[in-house]
Order: sequence, then structure tokens, then C-alpha cells
Amino acid sequence: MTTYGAQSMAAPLRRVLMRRAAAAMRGADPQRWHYGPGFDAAKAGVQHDGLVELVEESGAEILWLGDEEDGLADSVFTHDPSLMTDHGAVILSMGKSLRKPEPGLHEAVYRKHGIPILGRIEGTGTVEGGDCVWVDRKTLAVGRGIRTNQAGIEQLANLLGPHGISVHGFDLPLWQGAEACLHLMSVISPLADDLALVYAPLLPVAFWQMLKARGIQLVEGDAEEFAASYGLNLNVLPTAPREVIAVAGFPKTKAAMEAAGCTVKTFEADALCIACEGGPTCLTRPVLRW
Ligand SMILES: NC(=O)NCCC[C@H](N)C(=O)O
Repeated sequence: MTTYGAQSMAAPLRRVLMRRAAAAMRGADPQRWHYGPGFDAAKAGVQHDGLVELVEESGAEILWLGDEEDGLADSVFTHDPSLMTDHGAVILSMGKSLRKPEPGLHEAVYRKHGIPILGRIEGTGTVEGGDCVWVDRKTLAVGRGIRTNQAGIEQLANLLGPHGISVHGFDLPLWQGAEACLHLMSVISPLADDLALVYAPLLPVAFWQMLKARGIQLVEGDAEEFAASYGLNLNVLPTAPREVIAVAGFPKTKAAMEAAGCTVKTFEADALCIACEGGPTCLTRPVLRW
């Protein structure tokens, strides 16, 4: 039975890697981690449990990173330190220095579950999972910005090219500065193979052109909700095509997805997602989608 492989953003989610916020975020200093005033570690832990319930309801199996109190608060954002392919996991290299130890945690858990390691981003190269978007099974778009650099994109292309996957780098804007988190996934959430939620003003033009050329329907996330949430209205997790999990409190963006045929379930996440710059996609690393 296949236990890994995810070269799609929205095929049914079967297995996913997560880490509970209660232990990982306990005692985190918001200034050090660039968390907003709404950060509350205990509340974040409870809100994370709300997401876990929705993921379990979808039928996906959760693989857990251990609850050791290693002080790695951002390690709850499991989307970023590794990327899954049908040929094994790529162990990435973090652009945010406080997150440098996290790829090692992912490698250990993959080894424990018998998931092969296809390769790793090394040396000066950096790539974060939030910058990687499967446009289709053979095409990976990668945002080049504060977290992911050209050396990392070239290494990724060298690892994936032999498996018939083409890697395309797209420049991201600086937007709120080098300390803030802006990934390619901050401005797009695929909802199905032919549908994506976007914040068009911050999309790289050539990426937008690629999506349009492929006939992918683009649903606009509400601009006021985007500003009010630092983009978290847009960060939604498909558990199957057109079935998504979103942060509560963004009715216009939710209605736009529903109008495009999506079913949207929500969870409260002011202390976890809005404060810490990562939503339900960031809190999940798909291990198997098919
Ligand atoms: N894929 C994502 O957008 N991840 C969000 C990561 C948030 C975390 N506080 C960070 O700055 O890396």
C-alpha cells in the first residue's frame, strides 16, 4: 500500500504530519518569534486541537512530531521544513534562522515511518515548503523571496528534474518586510486542480499568467479581510477537491469559495494563526494525497 506521495495540492488528503501547539509553543517569547499581540500559547494549543478535529473528521491519518518541549515554537507549522513527492521526502532548509533545526525533526519522523528521503537542500540553499505549489503533478512553482533563495530552487530542480518534474521560480514581493512571513502560499491556496483562492495584487505576474494559461479559475479573497488577517483569510487547506478548512471570521472570503462550489469548515484561530502568521495549510505537511 502507498504510504507517501503528494504531488497535488488538493487531491484527497490521506496522511499528514502535524505537531501539537500546546507543548511546542509553551513559553514562546512573541517578540523573538515575530508573533503578534494576540499570541497566547495556551489558547493556541486549544485552537490547534480544533484544527486536529477537523483534519481527523476528513478521514486523514495524522503522523505526529513528538511533543518534546524543545522550544521550537514555529515547528507547529509543519508545512515548511519538508516537501513530499511520489519518490520520497525532500528535507528542506529554512530561511528563518530560528527554524533551522526543524528539518531534522521531519527527517527523523519520516525514517521512523519508513518513508524514503529523496534528498535535501544543503549549503547556502534555502527552500521553505510554504513557497512550493504543485501546479500539476509534473510542475512545481516556487516563490523566491526572504525564505527561499535561488540556490535552493536550483538544488530542488536538480533533485526533481530526473523524476520528470519541472521547477519554476517566481519572485515574491517584500510586502511587510524581512521579519514577516510571506510565502508563495500566502497569496494562493489551491482548492482543486482547476480552482484556486488568490490575492491577485501580490501574485507574481508570471505565475498568474501560468495559472491563467492553464485555465485555472481564480477566486479572489476579499481585500479587507486579507489586510485585517495579514493574509490568513486566504490560507485554506483542501482535504479533498472543493472541501476546505479555513480560519473562522472571514465571511466574504468564505462566501466567495462557496460560490465557486466549495464546502468550507472553519475553526477559531486568532491566537494561533493570525498572531503567528500561519494558517491551516502551514500547520499541516501532506504526506499522502491521492
Ligand atoms: N507555510 C506558511 O505560510 N507557514 C507559516 C509559518 C509561520 C511562522 N511563524 C514563520 O514565520 O515561519
